Amino acid sequence: MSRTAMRASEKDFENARNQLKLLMKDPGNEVKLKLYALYKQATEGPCNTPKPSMLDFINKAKWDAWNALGSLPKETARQNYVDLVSSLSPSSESSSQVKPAAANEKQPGSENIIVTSQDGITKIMFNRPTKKNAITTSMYKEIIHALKAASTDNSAITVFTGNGDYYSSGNDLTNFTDVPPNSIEETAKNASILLREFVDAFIDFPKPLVAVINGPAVGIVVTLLGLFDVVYASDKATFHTPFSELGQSPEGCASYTFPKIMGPAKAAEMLIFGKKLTAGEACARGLVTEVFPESTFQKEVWTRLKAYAKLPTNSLRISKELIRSNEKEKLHAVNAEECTVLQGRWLSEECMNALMNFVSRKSKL
Ligand SMILES: CCCC/C=C/CC(=O)SCCNC(=O)CCNC(=O)[C@H](O)C(C)(C)COP(=O)(O)OP(=O)(O)OC[C@H]1O[C@@H](n2cnc3c(N)ncnc32)[C@H](O)[C@@H]1OP(=O)(O)O
Repeated sequence: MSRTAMRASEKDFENARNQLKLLMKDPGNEVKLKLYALYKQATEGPCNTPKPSMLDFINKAKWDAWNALGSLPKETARQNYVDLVSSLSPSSESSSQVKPAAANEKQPGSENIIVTSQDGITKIMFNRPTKKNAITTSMYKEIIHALKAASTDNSAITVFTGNGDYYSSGNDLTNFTDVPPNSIEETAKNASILLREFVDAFIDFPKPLVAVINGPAVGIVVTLLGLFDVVYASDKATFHTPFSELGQSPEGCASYTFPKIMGPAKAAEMLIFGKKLTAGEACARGLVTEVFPESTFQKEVWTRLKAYAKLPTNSLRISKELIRSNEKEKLHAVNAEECTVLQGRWLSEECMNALMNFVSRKSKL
């Protein structure tokens, strides 16, 4: 996709550098490394300096961060740098300015979520294919940010999809396993707060929300589908919510939306017993709008979405509002309740055992 708008100028870049010096709060090492990498990429282009030795920790971390940007164009790096600095400044938090959708505009902070805008469509793509697009804590935050931006950009519809063979394997289970023993309770509390904010962003999203399910979907990315307006799936997609196996419980408002969509018995089979559905089964249950053969999936779906995105934008919004608004209050209450229950589940022995199993399988213990 080619960038059509919102290109940061040299002046914006210079301003961002100055703004950074005025930051009151240390943004932390992870962000500082991203800023370093984007700055180098924007000013010098792709990393071509020799890799520092393993023992030169700081320079090695900086080199890794820069090198990870690959062949990202200088202009995109400059824009991402400006966006990242702006997201760190307190004044940007309260900004309600309408921002035009920009092609290839990436969310600040990582390449794990790629946001692009073209042809009236803002596309939010899970981009962690080697980990089956599992969602890390920072990715949840980036998605919240991306949804907020998409809600006021000039695109007509917003689409989620995945890069690689998976749509997404759901929550990154190491969000809970890489935690020191004395901060488990705090981690569970923070995760519950984050989850609530994350799901709220979907409940409140004002434009048509479409999922393009390119492969298997697990956990939270399945439950959220009840909050999407249209779901297109490749015939190689599957839908799996193994909450009981994980000692957990449903989220994403599925405890309310799934029984409404497919009836309580079919919902129970998925949400309580973790039955994995094929795309065809999910379509028969009303969770998926339409299934396409894998060979023509991308072409057919994007052609259709581009045509839909040409429809009058305000009309699209207003129709969505009419369909969804009566439910909003209920959905927020369900979300709050699910997050509270889940917080307790994360501290349960059943959940801890399930997470240990995942970790030991990974390390082949
Ligand atoms: C803070 C908000 C919390 C919201 C809570 C949400 C609840 C959920 O979303 S529950 C669902 C959680 N997801 C899972 O249980 C899936 C776990 N993963 C798997 O079962 C398998 O990895 C798979 C069936 C998705 C794929 O199996 P396959 O054999 O094809 O590939 P792998 O070799 O297992 O995976 C490749 C690579 O990716 C890592 N990975 C995959 N999924 C996850 C994940 N969800 N969390 C963390 N890591 C994941 C996997 O460990 C492999 O990594 P390595 O190459 O480093 O071993």
